[in-house]
Amino acid sequence: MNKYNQKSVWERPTEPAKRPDKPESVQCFHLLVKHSDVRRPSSWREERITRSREEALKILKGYEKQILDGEVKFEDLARHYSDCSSAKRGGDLGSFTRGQMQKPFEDAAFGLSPGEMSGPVNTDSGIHLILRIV
Ligand SMILES: O=C(N[C@H](Cc1nc2ccccc2[nH]1)C(=O)O)c1cc2ccccc2s1
Repeated sequence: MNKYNQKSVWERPTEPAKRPDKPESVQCFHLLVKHSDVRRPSSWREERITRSREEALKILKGYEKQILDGEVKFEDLARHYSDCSSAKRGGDLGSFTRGQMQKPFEDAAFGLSPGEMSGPVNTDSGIHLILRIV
């Protein structure tokens, strides 16, 4: 059993398992749904955002299901519905290192493998879905 990825093999490995690299930077897309309790309850989509936190979570879970069901591409939903100005780039935040984004977002992003999408992640900006690319 490889203790880093929990994959087990029948044959005895020829060399010890390697600890996975801790990436210096990651490249992510994200889709943000803001709510009335956030730092800046306004976005390119809506002058004054009044939805509740619960309503925001319900909306975001709807997007998550559509993406996981393969009904729609992450970037297409982000472009139309994300309350972040990165919506113009399909939610592409580019590459960032630790220390640049709000901690809950950073921890979720660096905890993803390339190609993996997070579940709902709460920050002071609202609730996010994060897709790690690199
Ligand atoms: O902080 C931003 N936008 C905020 C919303 C927001 N808050 C975030 C918190 C963590 C990660 C992304 C986030 N986006 C806004 O528009 O109110 C950013 C926009 C962009 C656009 C392009 C690249 C990076 C960024 S970071």
